Amino acid sequence: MVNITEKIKEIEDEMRRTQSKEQGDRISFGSIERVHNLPIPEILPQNDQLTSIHRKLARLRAQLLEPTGGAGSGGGSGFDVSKSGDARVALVGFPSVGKSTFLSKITKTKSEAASYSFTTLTAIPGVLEYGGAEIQILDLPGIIEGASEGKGRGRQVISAAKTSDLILMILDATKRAEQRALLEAELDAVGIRLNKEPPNIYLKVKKAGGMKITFQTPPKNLDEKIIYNVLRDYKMLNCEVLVRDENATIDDFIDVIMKDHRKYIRCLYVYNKIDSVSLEFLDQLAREPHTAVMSCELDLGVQEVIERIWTELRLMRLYTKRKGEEPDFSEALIVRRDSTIEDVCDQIHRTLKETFKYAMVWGASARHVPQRVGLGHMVADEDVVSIVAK
Ligand SMILES: Nc1nc2c(ncn2[C@@H]2O[C@H](COP(=O)(O)OP(=O)(O)OP(=O)(O)O)[C@@H](O)[C@H]2O)c(=O)[nH]1
Ligand SMILES: [K+]
Ligand SMILES: [Mg+2]
Repeated sequence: MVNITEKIKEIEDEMRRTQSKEQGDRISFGSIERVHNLPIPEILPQNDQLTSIHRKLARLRAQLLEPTGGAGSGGGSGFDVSKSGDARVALVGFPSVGKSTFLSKITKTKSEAASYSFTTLTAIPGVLEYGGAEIQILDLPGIIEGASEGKGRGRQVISAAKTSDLILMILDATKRAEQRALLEAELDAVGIRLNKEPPNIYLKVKKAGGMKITFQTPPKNLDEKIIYNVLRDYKMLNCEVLVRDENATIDDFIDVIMKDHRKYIRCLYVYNKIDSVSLEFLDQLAREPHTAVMSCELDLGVQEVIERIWTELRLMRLYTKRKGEEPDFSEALIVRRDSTIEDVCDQIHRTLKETFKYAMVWGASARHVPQRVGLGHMVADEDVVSIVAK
C-alpha cells in the first residue's frame, strides 16, 4: 500500500529543492501546510515545474481524506455521539489547554480534568442552555501535531469537529504562539476551512464539449493555463468554469473541484489560562480576529465566551402564536440565520408545509404588523410567527 505521508514528505523535499534553485532561500518551507497556504505568486513564480508539484501535493492530501487512504488512516470515523439540541460545538485543542475544565464549567456534565496530557480519551457531550436554545458541547481528546495523518486520536477528533456547527479552538495563553497555526494546518489538511466562505467559482461538469474557462474580472493568481492543467489532472475534460473572484487562488479552485470533501465551519479561538499571562500580552491576544480570552480557574471571561458562542452560531429565536391567543414566549423555536417560513414549518413538523396556507408575522422582518406572508419569507430574530394551515 502506498504511504501517502511519506510521499508528501518526498514532494515537500522536491519542492524545497526546486524552490532554492529558483529563488535562493527567500522562503523556507517548514511544513506542507505553510507551502499550501502561501499566496500563489509568491511560491509559484510562473514556474511550471512548481505548479505541477503543487498540484501533486494537493492530490495526495486529498487522499488522506479517504477512509482507506494508506498509512495512518485508522479510526477516522469520529466518535459515536449522536447530535442533539439546536447546534453542536466542538472543543478542539492541544492536550491540557482546559477543554474539559471548560465543559464542566458551562454544562451540567462533569468531564475529568487533570494536569497530565490525554486525560480525556473519548468524546464527552454536554448541554449548554442559552437563550432558549440547547447547544451540544463536545469535549474531545487533545490532538497533537500530525493529527490529520493519524497521530493519536487525531483523525477521530477531527472527524467529530467536522460534524460541528462551530469549532471552539481552545488555546493555552501561556504556550507558544504557533499552536494556533499548527492546529489550523491540521484541520486544513483534512478539508476543514475555518471562517471562510466557499470560493466564488462556478464549476459545472458536462458530458461533452471540452473546457470552457471564463473570468469575470482578470484574476491576479490564476490564468487559463493553470486551470486547464488542474482540470486535466482531475480528469475533468468537459466542463464550464466561471471565476467570479479576482483573488481566487489555485487552492480555491481545487477546493471547488473537491467540494464534497470540504467543510466550511466557523471557528472561535479561545485563549484559556489568562490568569497566568501579563496584561500587555492579554491585550494583544484579545485583538486577534475571531478571538476571545478567559480563565476557567478564576472564572474570568467565561460568560463572554458563552455569548460569543451564541452569536457565532448565528441562531435566531422565534415565538409561535396560535390564532386568537397570546404569543407563547415561554418556549422559543430555534432556527438558523437566513431561515424562511418554510424552514420554520420544517422545524415545527415534517409535514406542516403540505397543509400550509399562509403565515402572519410580527417583528423586525414584517413590513407592516402583522404581515401576511408565504413560505419564502425570511424571518428575523425574535419574530412572532403564526402558521395558518388549510
Ligand atoms: N492556570 C490555569 N489552569 C487551568 C485553567 N483551566 C484549566 N486549568 C488546568 O489545566 C489543566 C488541564 O485541564 P484539562 O481541563 O484537563 O485540559 P484538557 O484540555 O481537557 O486536557 P486533555 O483532556 O488532556 O486534552 C488542569 O490542571 C486544569 O486545572 C485556567 O484557566 N488557568
Ligand atoms: K489534561
Ligand atoms: Mg480533557
